[in-house]
Amino acid sequence: MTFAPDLNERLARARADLRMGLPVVLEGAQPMLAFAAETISEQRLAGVQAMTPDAVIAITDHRARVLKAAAYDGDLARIELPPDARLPWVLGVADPADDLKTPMKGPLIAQRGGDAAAHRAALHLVKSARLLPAALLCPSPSIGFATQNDLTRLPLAQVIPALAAPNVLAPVVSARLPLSVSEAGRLHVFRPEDGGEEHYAVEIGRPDRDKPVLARLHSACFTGDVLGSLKCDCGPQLHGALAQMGQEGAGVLLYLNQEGRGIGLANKMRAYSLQDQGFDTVEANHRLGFEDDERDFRLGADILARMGFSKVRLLTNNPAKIAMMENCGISVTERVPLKVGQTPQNAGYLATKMAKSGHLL
Ligand SMILES: Nc1nc2c(ncn2[C@@H]2O[C@H](COP(=O)(O)OP(=O)(O)OP(=O)(O)O)[C@@H](O)[C@H]2O)c(=O)[nH]1
Ligand SMILES: [Zn+2]
Repeated sequence: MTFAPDLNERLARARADLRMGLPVVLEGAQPMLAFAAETISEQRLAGVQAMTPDAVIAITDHRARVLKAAAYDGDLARIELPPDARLPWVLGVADPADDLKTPMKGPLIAQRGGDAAAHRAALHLVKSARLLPAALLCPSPSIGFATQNDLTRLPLAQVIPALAAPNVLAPVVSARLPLSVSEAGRLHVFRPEDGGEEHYAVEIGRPDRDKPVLARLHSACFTGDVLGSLKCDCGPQLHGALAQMGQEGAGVLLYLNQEGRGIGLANKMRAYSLQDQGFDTVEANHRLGFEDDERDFRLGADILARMGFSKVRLLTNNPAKIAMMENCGISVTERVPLKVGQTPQNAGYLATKMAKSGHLL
């Protein structure tokens, strides 16, 4: 029996380290230190520059396009860190907040050739820590550096496959929860093995497992669900779906903690700030360096299967959700449209959903 952390446990530690500004060590042919660009401190940045002239910032192809840097590696670009660069320069590469106000002093020099595997793994890691997708990397100065500095070590080749693997969920507890839409409510809590956020299922009534169940896969939206934001339709969709389940006497609503289509609340607020500069939802995500949608719907299919459901009548306007459910072995026998909560403030958001994300209305 070993008490040492396994790969998933190391990844959970790595996410916490990166959020605090600590580097992790990616162990490949050449061990590399990787920091999140968003959280590295002035002192540690100076330490990197004193140690090596070979530091780079890895950014995604989406962010590279905005900064007019060449993404020679296809999905990412490795930008050389100038020797005199200070923290605001690093943050300016990572964060689009001031792109329009202070266009970058370029040109940014992108590295070509060589191996980008550590850079790619670092980007996957910072994204999974819900940080801006930008990482500062440099070669680790010596063998034993990780141990001497008490840093989390990760086997490079296994990082991306482990992050891409389906997240194993375990049911933790379920209890009766009478709701205004139905007194026969029950809340189930599921905990992922990777140390990430828990997800919930609200079961209304006692749906027959042999028949298609009225189901909604709802992604967390703190601003819409809790605060009543007018910028999206999430709150009315959440309450509309529960109300319909209450009326029919049966249903299941999954509340997936994938805030901001999987980019986290801080990044969603960065996107909102860009939207106030005139960019739409998708453009804002790209300027930040994210894909349009970073959610993993396998979670939803897994929870449904664990609860004994294999067929759903899915409340959604998003055809991608239907395709994803079918791919994960949940049969969608009917799409139940969910058209609620239009406001003058979210008209643009809904129009972008239809034009760019294929939403039906
Ligand atoms: N990144 C980003 N996320 C947003 C924005 N507005 C809302 N969201 C998030 O988008 C998600 C909305 O998810 P859903 O309600 O499942 O919406 P959907 O994929 O459009 O599909 P249906 O509602 O089922 O039709 C939530 O996680 C919100 O936090 C935005 O402008 N940018
Ligand atoms: Zn919302």
